[in-house]
Parts: sequence; C-alpha cells; structure tokens
Amino acid sequence: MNQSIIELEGLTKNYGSFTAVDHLSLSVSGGEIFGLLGPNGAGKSTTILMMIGLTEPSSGRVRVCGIDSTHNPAEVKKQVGYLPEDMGFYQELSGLENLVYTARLNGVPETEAAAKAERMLGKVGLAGQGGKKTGNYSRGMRQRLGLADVLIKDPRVIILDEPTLGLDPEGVREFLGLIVKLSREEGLTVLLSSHHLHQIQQVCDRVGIFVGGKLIAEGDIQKLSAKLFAGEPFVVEAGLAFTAGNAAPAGQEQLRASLEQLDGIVSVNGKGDLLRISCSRDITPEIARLIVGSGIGLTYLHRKEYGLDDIYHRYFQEGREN
Ligand SMILES: Nc1ncnc2c1ncn2[C@@H]1O[C@H](COP(=O)(O)OP(=O)(O)OP(=O)(O)O)[C@@H](O)[C@H]1O
Repeated sequence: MNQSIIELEGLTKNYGSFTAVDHLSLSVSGGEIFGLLGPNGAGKSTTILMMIGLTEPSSGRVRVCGIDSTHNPAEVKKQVGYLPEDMGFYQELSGLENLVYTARLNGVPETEAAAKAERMLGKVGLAGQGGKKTGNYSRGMRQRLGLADVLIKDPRVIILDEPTLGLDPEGVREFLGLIVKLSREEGLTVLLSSHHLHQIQQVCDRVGIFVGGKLIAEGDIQKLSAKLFAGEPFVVEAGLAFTAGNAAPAGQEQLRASLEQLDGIVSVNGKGDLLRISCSRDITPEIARLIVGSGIGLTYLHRKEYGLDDIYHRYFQEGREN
C-alpha cells in the first residue's frame, strides 16, 4: 500500500431537501481493495458517480489520482475504469468488436486496438470467446467482458458497482478471484460497492459501512470487530459426546455446574450435545481441560469470531437508531 489514490473530504450530495450523501470523508490507498458496503439507498452509487465526475457534489471535495473529479472529469475518466451495475454492450457485435470499439474511443491506436482487445480477453478468462456476439453471452461472460472493457484503457483505479449481481456462486468466486489477482499483480486500486457481506469479507483489505448517506465505520474487519465487540463475552461452543457412564441430561447438568465454577465464566447454555459458553476472557484451554476431565467426549471446541455480518448488523442497527 502507498499513497492515497482516492480522497473524499466532506463530500455531500443533496437532491432537493434530501441528503443522499452526507459529509463523507474517506481515503483509499494505492493497490488497496476497498469495499463500500451498505443497504439499498445508502448512497453508494451516488458517491461513485461523484468520484468519476458524473454527478456534481453539493459540497465537499473528491480527488482521484490527485485530480479533482468535479472540475476535471475528463482527466479522471482516463485514470479510472468504471463498471456500472448493468454494463451495456452492442449485442450484435462480438465481444472482441465491442472491446476494439472501446479501445478506439479511448485513443488506443488503430494498429494496436485488436491485439490489445485480445490480450484483455485473455486476462479476464475469455480467450477464444471473443468471436461470439455479446447478445449470446451468459451473465458471467458479460461481467468478464465488462472488466476487460474497463481494463483496456490501463486504468490505475477500477470502480465496480455491485459486480457480482446475478452471477451463480461459482461465477461469483471466479470473478472475485480475478479482481484480487488483477489488483495484486498490477497494483490496481479497486473500489467495490456491494451489499453482499461475505463477498466483501472475502476480498477487501478494508471496508466502509454506509447507512443513510453517512459512513459510520471504516477499517479492516479485525479492527472493526475488536472495536465494536470490545468488552463483550468471548463465546465458546463445545460439541459433546455422551457415553453410557455419562449420559445426557444428567451428565450435561453436572458438566454445566462444574463449568460455572470456573473463574471467568459468564453463562453456560446447553442444548442436546452442544454447549454455548460465554466468558469474560478467553479461557478456552481451561474449558477443554474440564470437559475432557469429566469423562464426557469432546468432539469440537470453537471460539466464535465476529465476522462482517455481525459488524454490519451492529453498526446498521446503531446507524438506524441515530
Ligand atoms: N437523481 C436522483 N434524484 C433524487 N434522488 C436520488 C437520485 N439518485 C439517487 N437518489 C436517492 O439517493 C439515495 C441514495 O441512492 P444511491 O443509488 O446512491 O444508493 P445505493 O447505496 O447505491 O443503493 P443501491 O444499493 O440500491 O444501488 C436513494 O434514496 C435514492 O433514491
């Protein structure tokens, strides 16, 4: 990671009396994959449109690659590849022809356009498919072609608005893998807007959580989690295997009572062969020792990690309450 490539300062967009984006300040570093995360209507697309100079902010400032997007949108456009939610192609033209057309529009010399388009097809995993009409492409192929289309002008930044919409799980996995590969190999800065928590969690170095036009949290998932869930009990789940000598429910009752004596235990809840143990600090080793010593079989022990969905729902609730 290096210097800041996308810089937003107090960025605001009003539509009449409605504020779609509210004093947004954010910085994304070169080579970073940043996830803009938020529910429908949070202001993600409006923010993106301001970044690429397609919508003027009501106030605040946006710079991409050091260029002011509001005052110099044409220059920003040269540096930024934007893949909108639904990319349109000329259906009657082949994938290759569509790319050649974009290459020409972006000033790639005529003699190089076709070869460059072929190279881009290879890069996005569409080698050999360029001759087909795009009207006959699957959704996954169209998204890959869309990526090739934004890459053809050698951008420093790519902005992808809900890029995995409508892809099947395998298509999502492949597409996200491709984005990570491109970013890592070519130092591309990627801004990815989505409301799919798990996808963002898989690929983004950092995330920004948007609610009602406001950025209510940003950072990497571990830091967000540590900040948000500090002071909350550690939750440990234990899988039990009862034996004839230690049959449920008596065996479980006894085990529960012993666990409650441990220093640091907040609560113990059990159901069937599962125990859910909340503790004020991490006492996983003591819990393991006690269960094994009780003669009841321990099939697994798992400490709950707070993921992006926990973080998001917590922030989302707080955002709505404010
Ligand atoms: N041109 C416009 N005129 C008036 N209101 C608008 C306009 N464009 C967007 N909005 C409103 O601004 C808010 C933010 O919209 P935006 O499309 O930026 O959200 P989003 O986070 O991208 O949502 P989604 O995930 O549904 O695409 C919404 O309430 C939307 O209705």
